[in-house]
Amino acid sequence: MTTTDLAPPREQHPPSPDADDTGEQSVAGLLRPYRWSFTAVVILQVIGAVAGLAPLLAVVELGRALLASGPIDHDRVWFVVIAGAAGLLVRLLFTAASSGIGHLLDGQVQLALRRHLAERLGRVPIGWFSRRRTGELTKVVGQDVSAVHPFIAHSPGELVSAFVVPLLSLAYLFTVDWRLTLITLIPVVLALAHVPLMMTPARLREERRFDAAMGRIADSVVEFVQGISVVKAFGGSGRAHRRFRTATDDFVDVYHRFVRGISVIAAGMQLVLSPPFALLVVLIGGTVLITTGGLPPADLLPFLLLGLGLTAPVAALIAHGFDDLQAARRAVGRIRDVLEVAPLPEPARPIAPQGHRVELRGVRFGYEDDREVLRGIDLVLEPGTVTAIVGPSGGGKSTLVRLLPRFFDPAHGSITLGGVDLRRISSHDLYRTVSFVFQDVRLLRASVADNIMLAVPHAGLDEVVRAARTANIHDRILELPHGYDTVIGQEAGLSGGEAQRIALARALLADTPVLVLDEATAFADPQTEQAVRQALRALEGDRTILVIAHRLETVADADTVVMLDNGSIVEQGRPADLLAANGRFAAFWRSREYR
Ligand SMILES: Nc1ncnc2c1ncn2[C@@H]1O[C@H](COP(=O)(O)OP(=O)(O)OP(=O)(O)O)[C@@H](O)[C@H]1O
Repeated sequence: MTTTDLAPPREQHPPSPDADDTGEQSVAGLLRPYRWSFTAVVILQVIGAVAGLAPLLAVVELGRALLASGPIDHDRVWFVVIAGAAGLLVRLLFTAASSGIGHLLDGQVQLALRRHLAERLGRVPIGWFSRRRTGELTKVVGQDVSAVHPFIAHSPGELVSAFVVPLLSLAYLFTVDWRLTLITLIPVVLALAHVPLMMTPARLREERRFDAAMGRIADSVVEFVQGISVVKAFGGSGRAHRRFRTATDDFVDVYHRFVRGISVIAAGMQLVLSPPFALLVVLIGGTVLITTGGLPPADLLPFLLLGLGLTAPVAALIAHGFDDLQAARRAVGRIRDVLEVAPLPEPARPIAPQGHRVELRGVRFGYEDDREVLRGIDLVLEPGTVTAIVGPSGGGKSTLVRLLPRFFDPAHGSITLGGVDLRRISSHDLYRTVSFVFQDVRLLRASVADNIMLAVPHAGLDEVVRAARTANIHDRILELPHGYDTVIGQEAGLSGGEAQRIALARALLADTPVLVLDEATAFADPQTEQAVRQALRALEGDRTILVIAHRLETVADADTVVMLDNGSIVEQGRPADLLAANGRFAAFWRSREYR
């Protein structure tokens, strides 16, 4: 990431003095403003569901009226028909209103969740991202937020149907005949008896294994696709395929076990909730009661009509509503994990740095608790000097320079800028003072000019051109289809070295008094090398410059060389003096045969 401008990285682990952490924003807290709308959705749904019983009851009453001995009571029949039709209309209106509001609410909730995720991602330490896969975060912000859709838009309807409608039906059926009501309940009771079997620890374990196996397949596919060029070039396709095959074979085993365990229970449940079974139970019970218990035959009608209404919503809820809810619950868990990442603490009372002398005192840092990457760094970067960091790979150079723009905060020790601890400087002041150009350059899908002007949006074109010239990229920009207006990634692609020079131009235009630079080896083309040298010369004056140096010229031009090995400074001084001393740096210099 090359940014003189990106959202300020904030940190989670430093015991920051005077920190003003805004604390976590839970998912429940995010949903609170929508509780009244959600209540309205449920109430409308309940009214709609209750009204929906009217047509069924109307049919029952019609049956009774038409089957009754004697002349037909026309007024009663008309009343029943109109009441049934009115109930149907109310049901349609209220469920439509509930569904409409539910879907609007769903849109608002998803937007709020995505905004909060974006806001939180903008405040977590930049270093936090290096440990996350892009795919993982895309899934949280995209699919996981979408997975709350059934929960907001459909669950109220399904839950109301599954509980309110059967309860009201039962209440009515009890008034008709309590014995047949109990018989009608047999399928529901049998289905509920299956539920504990689905929730045993073994079943839940199988479910977790199933999820994990799915995740492994997804990972192996993503890895395979992302690394396909390397795999093809180096002929490792067999190995890469094998990982995918192993994941799918594992999945087949896990799935078999999962299905074997659940299928008997699920089939039993489906059977007892199926309409034929429910009808059979009511018919057998009804027949027995009519023949021996004195139940009037017309009273069987409500049980046949409403009895099915008891089992169908429960079956629908079990068939997919439950799964949707479970999926939504897991998705909300992942969203919560991201929302709970502690942001870098901002000082409650920021102090402005006085000047731009940088001082590191006893700085210790590790990515993992048990492994220190920096083991007590003492270093002063004086204004007006260039300090070059050199050392073997893995020595901690990148880690050290990333502490200056607060990708992370040190676990121990302190870094001061202009006499003030970085953790007491507002991110606004920090990023007006420190800019950085690292190896993993990311350019935005915007015009070349906009990319260069990110930190200084009101810069004039002449200033942009001057920065681009110093960064040795101006001529290349003019060759692009629309010059400085060319949209990167859409109208033109740039090489790694070119992208780095754009990033350099961005940092030059930002013109901050402190610049941290990683002289990339990955894109070591002559123009980029020249650009870095040119930039360092152009930046002379009062600036404080820290550069990870890979090339002879950069090291030779530096005022101070710092040799970092295994997280410690092993030598430090003027380049010529260190060479003359013939110590660690001189040996390293010779072994690397700096170009
Ligand atoms: N994001 C990270 N998470 C965990 N460990 C990391 C991370 N980044 C670096 N490390 C580890 O920290 C140590 C120092 O890495 P660093 O990149 O700072 O070294 P370096 O001197 O810049 O190396 P190079 O010259 O190869 O870039 C290495 O052991 C590396 O594996």
